[in-house]
Amino acid sequence: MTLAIEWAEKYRPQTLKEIVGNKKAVQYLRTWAEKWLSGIPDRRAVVLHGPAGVGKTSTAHALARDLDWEVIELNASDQRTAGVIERVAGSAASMNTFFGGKRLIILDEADNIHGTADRGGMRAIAGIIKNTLQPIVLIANDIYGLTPTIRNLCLEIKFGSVQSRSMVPALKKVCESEDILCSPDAIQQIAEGAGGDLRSAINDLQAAATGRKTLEVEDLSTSGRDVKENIFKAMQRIFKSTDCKKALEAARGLDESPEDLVHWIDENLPFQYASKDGNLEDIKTGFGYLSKADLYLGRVKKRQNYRMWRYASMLMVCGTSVSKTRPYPGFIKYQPPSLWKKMGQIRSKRDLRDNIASKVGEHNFESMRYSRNNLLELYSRMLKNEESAIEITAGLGLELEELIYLSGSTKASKKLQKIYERAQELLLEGNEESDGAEFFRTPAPPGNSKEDLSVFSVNNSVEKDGKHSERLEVPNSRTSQGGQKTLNFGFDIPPEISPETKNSENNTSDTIKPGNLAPDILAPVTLTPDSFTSDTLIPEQDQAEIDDIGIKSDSLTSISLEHDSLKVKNSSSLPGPVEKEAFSDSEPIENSISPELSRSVKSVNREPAIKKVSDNSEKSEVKVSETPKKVESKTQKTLFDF
Ligand SMILES: Nc1ncnc2c1ncn2[C@@H]1O[C@H](COP(=O)(O)OP(=O)(O)OP(=O)(O)O)[C@@H](O)[C@H]1O
Repeated sequence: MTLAIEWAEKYRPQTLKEIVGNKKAVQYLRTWAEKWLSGIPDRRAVVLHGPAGVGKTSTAHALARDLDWEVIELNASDQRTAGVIERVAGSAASMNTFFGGKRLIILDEADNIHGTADRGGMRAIAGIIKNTLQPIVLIANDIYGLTPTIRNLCLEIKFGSVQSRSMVPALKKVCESEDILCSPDAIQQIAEGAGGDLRSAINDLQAAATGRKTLEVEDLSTSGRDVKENIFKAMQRIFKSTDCKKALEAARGLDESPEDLVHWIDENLPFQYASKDGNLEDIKTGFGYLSKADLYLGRVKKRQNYRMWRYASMLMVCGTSVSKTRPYPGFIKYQPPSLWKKMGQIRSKRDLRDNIASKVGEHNFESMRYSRNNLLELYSRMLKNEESAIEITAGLGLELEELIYLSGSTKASKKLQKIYERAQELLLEGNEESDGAEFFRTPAPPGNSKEDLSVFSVNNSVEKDGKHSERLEVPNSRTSQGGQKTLNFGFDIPPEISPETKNSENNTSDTIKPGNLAPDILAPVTLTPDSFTSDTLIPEQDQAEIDDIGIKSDSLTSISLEHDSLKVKNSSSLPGPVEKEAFSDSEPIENSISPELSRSVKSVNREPAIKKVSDNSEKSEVKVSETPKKVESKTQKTLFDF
């Protein structure tokens, strides 16, 4: 295994020219980098995002080599708390190099800085990007793993899977360098089997070629990796065929867990089985099986008993396959689960909300949680007054999208844009006044936090131009003792907490008040167990679990009773043991088939989710809009393991 890593490292591209595929993405990156040679570009950082093993990290390093830049890299193995990021990347970003050249700061696996401990990490990155004097490249598999603020600050460059025809010459080169005679078919097979991941292809080649001087297709059958099924092909097999065995094989070859697959089937079943005469029977039957599969999935999660996956898989795959009473010809464009997109959006909103809460919390010496539960609404109300809104936006350093969110608006109205622009001007003035001193984030000495609140002046009713106004004045708030920046919104800050606030303090709910906050999309679903009648497929040890679920044990074989094309008749064709460890990292996700599942029968938004500005051949693009995205972390090992 050590050896397998070596070839991928040994043949890591050294220059941008050597990068295979993703030519457009590489070009965008180069253009951005060249802007640094003549000043500071609008976007001081880029984020390279896309699947694993397609050359994102290699491209960043090759760029630095091509331009003769120094490299400072922080990768996932480094501890990446706010302090470390500020110390390492922050100082590298704020200083010029000795000989005046540039220094490329690479933050690998930037989407993996998450959790409470690292929440400050994301903020630190955003702060560094805003002020950096050096180019920064973030690398991420999941662009949604970054906070909206960071995404706004970065130029997004998407890397797509490397096409197999582009991989072939690269693999041939490796063979030549290693003096291995590899047949074209074998190379082709390796390239196709890698699923767009060039690193995997090189690893596969090395695994197959170890101890050989020649390599043929036959040599790959034992040493090569399992050829991964494409989800779209698998969906076709599941929906179009009536042969359960084939459908199961297709599902097995997928790099998707049953938990993901059930969402794919759920999303597409109503479209695939839609009939012109309005007959919904097949759809109903299909969803019946999905709901039973979902019970097993729920049990897996609850008990961590991954053996149950095999039953869930059989129910969802075979059940869907046999629930059609007639063929459904014609092309259907299978869509990724819309639930993932919704969850992605909700997560972005939560991140946005938490970012704002952190900023508010910082100014009030309160925790993010406290400020989220108790202060956001107050700030949201204060935004109603235009003058205070400007002060708040500047004082907290709110981004436009944060201002929109906090004001409860859904879009950037002219008024909000004006507020934001004036806040930026205020900030600039503040920076000039303080002679370059940092306007925000000046740490207050411990102990004086609460006292500082007393500098808020009470000026609730100011007569301005004969007009009553709630304009607030901030006399010397920025230079208050200890460097703490305070906001003066013209409100009295009573020394004691108001009864309202007290109440809300007790409120443990995470719900926040300002307007359009994230809806709760996952509601529990109650499923009624059906009757099943045989237990031929179920090993004894699973019997208790199944009984416990409330489904009679023969649920699985009921499929075969309904349709004679089900060829899985005995336990030998059942999945083998599943490696539980492979799933231990998975992010908690609601297992139950949500109300969306049944609702999706009625309607699903079929709008194309991605606007591409891109080279189709290599799927690279500069990202402009949202992509449906599942929320699960990339660390989830998603085996459809049998
Ligand atoms: N486009 C490519 N061109 C040339 N080599 C590549 C390419 N993609 C991957 N490789 C090979 O795979 C190895 C790993 O690539 P790299 O680390 O750049 O991928 P990555 O996209 O950053 O993956 P991850 O997201 O897992 O970090 C490289 O050392 C190189 O040998």
